[in-house]
Amino acid sequence: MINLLVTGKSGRMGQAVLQAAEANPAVTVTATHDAGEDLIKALTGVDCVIDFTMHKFTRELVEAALKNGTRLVIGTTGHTDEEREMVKEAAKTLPIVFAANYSVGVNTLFWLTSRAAQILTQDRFDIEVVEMHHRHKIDAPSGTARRLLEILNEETGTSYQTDIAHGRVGNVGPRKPREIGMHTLRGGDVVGDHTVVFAADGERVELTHKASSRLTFAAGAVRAAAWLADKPAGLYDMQDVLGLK
Ligand SMILES: NC(=O)C1=CN([C@@H]2O[C@H](COP(=O)(O)OP(=O)(O)OC[C@H]3O[C@@H](n4cnc5c(N)ncnc54)[C@H](OP(=O)(O)O)[C@@H]3O)[C@@H](O)[C@H]2O)C=CC1
Ligand SMILES: O=C(O)C1=N[C@H](C(=O)O)C[C@H](O)C1
Repeated sequence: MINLLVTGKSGRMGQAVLQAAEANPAVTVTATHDAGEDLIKALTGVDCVIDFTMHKFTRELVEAALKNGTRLVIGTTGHTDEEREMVKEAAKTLPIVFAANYSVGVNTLFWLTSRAAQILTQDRFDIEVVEMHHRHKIDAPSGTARRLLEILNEETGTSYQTDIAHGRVGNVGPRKPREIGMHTLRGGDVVGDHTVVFAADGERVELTHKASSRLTFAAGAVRAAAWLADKPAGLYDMQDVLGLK
């Protein structure tokens, strides 16, 4: 049995993780944490943390986990490059799953996007990414959209820093052949929609995933915690957990 600490207990995802953990006999939630509570105390006797909180909290969490030797499943998004680097460094010592999206469907979308880009960019298809989330989401583009862009960058030899056109506005001129458009929509209670558009003269391919319940992410994160139990130190993602690599 894996003893879990669920951080961000009162949050939308924290609540969903508590529900998903109850349904998985491999784990038991022995501790929870909310902003302002004693993290070191909460980590006592814990094998693994499932974290869906806020990017600024990740440093404190990683430092405490390093002291305790606690495994981490991190679902939080919106990290700075420095914060991402810090997680990578900690994974030299700790087993960590760090994924922008824990759903099986989105991880299949990652795989499909990679394959589609390999085939379609040979025929000069233009690529655009669109995401939509609920009105409360604070980071943009979503972590999932960012991961889609990174996959597209890898497959097309483009750069996240210089080749992404975020929400065009004004007299931007014709589309540059190498650019990838990124468009963020926010509204209502949308759980999470992502579309990758490949457009050429005379035809268009659209790959879309729509999440309708946070339980899909939460169940994936609990599955990742169980998978991580016998893994050595390293940085893993949900595609490792699902064997999609
Ligand atoms: N990887 C994935 O599959 C998914 C990732 N996410 C990501 O998970 C994160 C949380 O999303 P969601 O649950 O909707 O957000 P919520 O705002 O509903 O919940 C965030 C939780 O984190 C807590 N929190 C905020 N700041 C801190 C802090 N400094 N220290 C400790 N705890 C803190 C909040 O506590 P309080 O309320 O007291 O401030 C709250 O309990 C986001 O980054 C989101 O993008 C979401 C869905 C899926
Ligand atoms: O904040 C959310 O809600 C979500 N965040 C993740 C992201 O940023 O990609 C995953 C999911 O789409 C929901």
